[in-house]
Amino acid sequence: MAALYRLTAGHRDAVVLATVLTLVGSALGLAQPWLAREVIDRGGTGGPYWTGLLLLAALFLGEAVTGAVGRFLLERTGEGVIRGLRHGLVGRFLRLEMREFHRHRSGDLTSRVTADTTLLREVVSQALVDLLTGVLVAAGAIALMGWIDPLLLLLVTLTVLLAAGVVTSLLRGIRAASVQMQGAVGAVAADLERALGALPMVRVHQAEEREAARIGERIDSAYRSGVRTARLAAVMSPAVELAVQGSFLLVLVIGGLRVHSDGASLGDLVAFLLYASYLVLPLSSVFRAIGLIQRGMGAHERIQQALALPAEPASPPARPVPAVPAVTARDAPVLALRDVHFAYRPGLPVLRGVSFAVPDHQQVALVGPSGAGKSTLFSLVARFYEPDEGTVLFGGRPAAELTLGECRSRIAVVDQNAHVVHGTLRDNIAYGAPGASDAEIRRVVELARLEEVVRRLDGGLSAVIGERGGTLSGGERQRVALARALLTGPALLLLDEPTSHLDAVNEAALTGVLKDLAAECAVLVIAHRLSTVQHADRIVVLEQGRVTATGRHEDLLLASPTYRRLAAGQMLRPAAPAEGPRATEPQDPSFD
Ligand SMILES: Nc1ncnc2c1ncn2[C@@H]1O[C@H](COP(=O)(O)OP(=O)(O)OP(=O)(O)O)[C@@H](O)[C@H]1O
Repeated sequence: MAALYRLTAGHRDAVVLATVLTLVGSALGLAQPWLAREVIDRGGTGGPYWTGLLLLAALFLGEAVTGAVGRFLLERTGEGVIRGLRHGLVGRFLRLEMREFHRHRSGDLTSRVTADTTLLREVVSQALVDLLTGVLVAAGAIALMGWIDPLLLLLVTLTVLLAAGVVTSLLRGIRAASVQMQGAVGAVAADLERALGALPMVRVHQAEEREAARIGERIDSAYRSGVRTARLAAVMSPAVELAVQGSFLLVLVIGGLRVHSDGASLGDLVAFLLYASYLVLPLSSVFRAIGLIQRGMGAHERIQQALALPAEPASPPARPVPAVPAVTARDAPVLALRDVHFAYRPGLPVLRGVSFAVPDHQQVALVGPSGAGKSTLFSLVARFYEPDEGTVLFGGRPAAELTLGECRSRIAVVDQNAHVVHGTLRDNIAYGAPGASDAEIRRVVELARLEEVVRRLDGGLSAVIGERGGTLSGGERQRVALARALLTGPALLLLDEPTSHLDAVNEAALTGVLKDLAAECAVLVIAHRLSTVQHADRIVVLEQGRVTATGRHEDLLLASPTYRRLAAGQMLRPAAPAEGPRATEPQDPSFD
């Protein structure tokens, strides 16, 4: 109940107004049997009853109108509460700390915004209405019944208490089953996303059956929890109905006997019976609402858990910043790392004291064996994570002194995934700068050697690119991501070169782009191609989280055995021959 109350924060005016309207409506409803009794008793004694009848009609109409408005207000409140929760969840998920993001499955998070809030909406808009109106009407009916006949009321109360006992004993089970069901629904969403996200892999490995069985298990688990909830709810409903019908019968029999033997008023009995019937609906709706609330609380728990997940602060708490030698802004490199240490998990260091700098408008290539920590370095520069020790400096200023926004507006990232979202080519390019002019877009299209792609696509820049960029080749997607990065005018571009072989056209395009980039910004590139390292102003060799050598290609060939090994072909590969795409290595974008 307290949770339900907290949920309505910000909507209390509407709730109060709706409650008042419901109260008025209920009062109008409760007055009807009273008036009916008057009409019957007057009619019985031959008195005038037409005014009473007209009043009865007016009460009926009044109840209908106030009831409708009150219900609408409560339903709107329900929608408003859910809208607030959804905004909160979406805002939280998009700002989740990276560690937290990797810990959760996105399908499960999605289901909290969709399935869980939908269930909770029913609770707020339906259960809240039912509970409020039910309690008020039932309380009024009970009070009036007590006034008419306390003995009969006692009998009714006893049977209702019995039903209440049964209901309470079932509530905990219903809640637990509901938490389980919502969890299973979340798992269905997560597993389905896993399978659809890698559909080409699933198909090639003929794993459709296996994936379907895996998701099927989750569906069955949701089914079992749903059936368990239904079973408990099924026990609950007849218990309530029996109690209500039983009390009705008791009133009818005992009241009827008393009309016969003690000469009690027939009007009293009719009014009492009407009140008893007024008790039936609200009481069963109160019990139903309580059951629904228990189910909704399962969803509520999952939503609250999600809302409490740690998110990135807009400006991280100030950490003690190690003294940094003063550098004038003009001399300061775009990016510098000073003795950076980092571990994803305590005790398993990934970076162990990395230091190097990327001067303005220079290209620095990062090379090293797989697992050396190159991508991790990118994540630290993008401030997805904060270093455990050491400092990242942007333009000579420690990152900890800057907000995340300030740091990120200086950089652009093109990673291996080269994310492309569903939408037009223009939307994809202008993703980081939605207000960019046509001229600016044309400039980066040229820079990223995308003119040919724009010409080829039906509709040019307005062509719709399928989900995950399905209609573009891997190399083309990489260049779309490059154009997007360049459009934001970064001081530093972080580029993770494709590890897979590009066809000759894409390979040449990438080399060309890299040459032109020097005029645009500084570049830190995770290099996988010999041509990139040959043209780099400086190469940093990273091994097991440490920088083991830095210099130019020719120097490192002499000075660094690791680099020699990398350059000898184990890690760095020569450019594709210029004569055309390789026949033996078809480029299927869906396999990247
Ligand atoms: N999110 C993560 N959580 C825990 N460990 C991680 C995470 N990401 C990477 N690692 C680990 O950190 C180490 C460095 O990984 P990283 O991806 O930075 O290497 P890399 O040099 O980029 O490798 P590659 O060239 O193969 O991409 C690896 O041992 C990896 O298993």
